[in-house]
Amino acid sequence: MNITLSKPSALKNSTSLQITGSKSETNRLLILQALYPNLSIENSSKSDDSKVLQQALKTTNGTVDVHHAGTAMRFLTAYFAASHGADVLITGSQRMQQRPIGILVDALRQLGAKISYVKEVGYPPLHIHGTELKNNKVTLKADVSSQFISALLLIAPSLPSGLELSLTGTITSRPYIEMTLSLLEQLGIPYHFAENKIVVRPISEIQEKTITVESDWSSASYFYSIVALSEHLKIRLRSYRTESLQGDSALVDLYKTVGVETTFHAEKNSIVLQKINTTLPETYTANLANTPDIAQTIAVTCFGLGIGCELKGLHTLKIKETDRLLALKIELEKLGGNVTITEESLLLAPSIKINKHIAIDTYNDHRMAMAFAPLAVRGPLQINHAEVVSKSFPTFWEAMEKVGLTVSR
Ligand SMILES: O=C(O)C1=C[C@@H](OP(=O)(O)O)[C@@H](O)[C@H](O)C1
Ligand SMILES: C=C(OP(=O)(O)O)C(=O)O
Repeated sequence: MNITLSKPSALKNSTSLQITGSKSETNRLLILQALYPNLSIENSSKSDDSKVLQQALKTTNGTVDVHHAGTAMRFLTAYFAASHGADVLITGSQRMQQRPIGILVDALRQLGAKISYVKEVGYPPLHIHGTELKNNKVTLKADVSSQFISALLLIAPSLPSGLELSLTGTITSRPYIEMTLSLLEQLGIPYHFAENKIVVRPISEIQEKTITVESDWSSASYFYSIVALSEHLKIRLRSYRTESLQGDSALVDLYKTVGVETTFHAEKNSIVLQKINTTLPETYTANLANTPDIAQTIAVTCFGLGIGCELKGLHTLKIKETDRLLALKIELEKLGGNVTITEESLLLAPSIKINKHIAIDTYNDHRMAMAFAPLAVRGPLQINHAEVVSKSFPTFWEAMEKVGLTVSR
C-alpha cells in the first residue's frame, strides 16, 4: 500500500491520542510472564512484534518465524535454549537472516546451550534443543547490540545458579539494559550491576504482580517531529510517566533545542507537546548511542526545519530492520538534502529546499515510514509500503489523520 500525505490549511490543535504500550517493555514482560506466570501485564503493545513474540511463546516444538522482529528473535533464542525439552527451529525474514546473533549464541553455548546454525554461521535461522543451562558465568561483547544482554538477563533468574555477566567493550543502547534490570527488580528479583559486571540471583517463584506498561516513547517521537515542523501546535499523548524506563524519553530534552516544550499532566498520565518560539541552531548535534530508534526521526525533523544535523553514536543503525544510515541518505537526498554518512555518524548540511511529491521508499522498516511522514507538514509526499508501520505502531496512519494530515490510500 502506497499512501500520499498532505496538510490541509491547518492541523487540528490539541488532539489527544492514546499511544500503544511500549514494545520493548511488553516484549520483556511476555518472556518474564512465560517464566513466572504470576505476572499480569496491562497496556501491552499492539505491535506486530509483540504479537509474534506472544504467539511464539506457545510453541515448544517445530518452526517459529518471527518475521522482522529483532528483539523477539534475540529474546526467544535465549528463552528456548533454557526451556528443557524444547526443539525449535527459529527463523525470520530475509533481513532477519542478515542480522547478527553470534554473540548471543556463543554466550548461551558458554552456559551449556545446544544451538546450531541452519544456514550461515552467526545468523538466523537457528536450531535450538532446549536444555538446563547449568553454568552461570558468561563474558560477552556489549558494543554490538544490547538485545543480547537483555535476552540473557531475562532468563537469568530462572537458571539454576542465576547468572554473572561480564561485559566487554563500550556498552551500547544502555537504557535498554537498565529497563530489563528495572523490570526484574519490580518482580522482586535482586540484581547487582557495577562497572562491567551484572549478577542476577536465581528465583523460582514471584509474588502475584501486575505491571502496567507505559506508552511507547519511540512512537511519541513522530509527534515531536510534527510539532517541531509546525508553527503553532499542541498535541496530547497518553499514557506516559515522568519516571520512564524507556531511554527514548530523552526526547523531552532532545526536542527542546528545536522548540518543542513537553509538560506532564497527572490527568490521564498525559504529556502535552507544544511549539514554542525558539532560535534554531544552524546545526543540531547529538550522540544517540543510548537512543538509536529516534535517530531517523531527528534527522528528518532537522531536514524539514532546514537546519543541519550531526548525529553520532549510530553504529547500531546498520544492523537494524534495514541499513538505516544508507536508507536515510538515499531518501533525504531524493528530497534535496546533502548527507554524508560513516559507520557511526550522519551529517546533514543545512538547506531550505525540499523537493515536493517525492515517493519515499521504506525498506521494510517501520521507522522509515513514520520518520518521513511528518514532512507532510512542509509539503505533499508519498510513502511506499506504508503498511510497514504495524511492526511497532499499527494505528499510525489513523493517528496522522487525527492530528489533521490528509492521508490518501
Ligand atoms: O531491547 C530492546 O527492546 C531494544 C534495543 C535496541 O536495540 P540495540 O541494542 O540492538 O541497539 C533498540 O534499537 C530496539 O528497537 C529495541
Ligand atoms: C530496531 C528495532 O526493533 P528490533 O531490533 O526489535 O527489530 C526498532 O523497533 O526500531
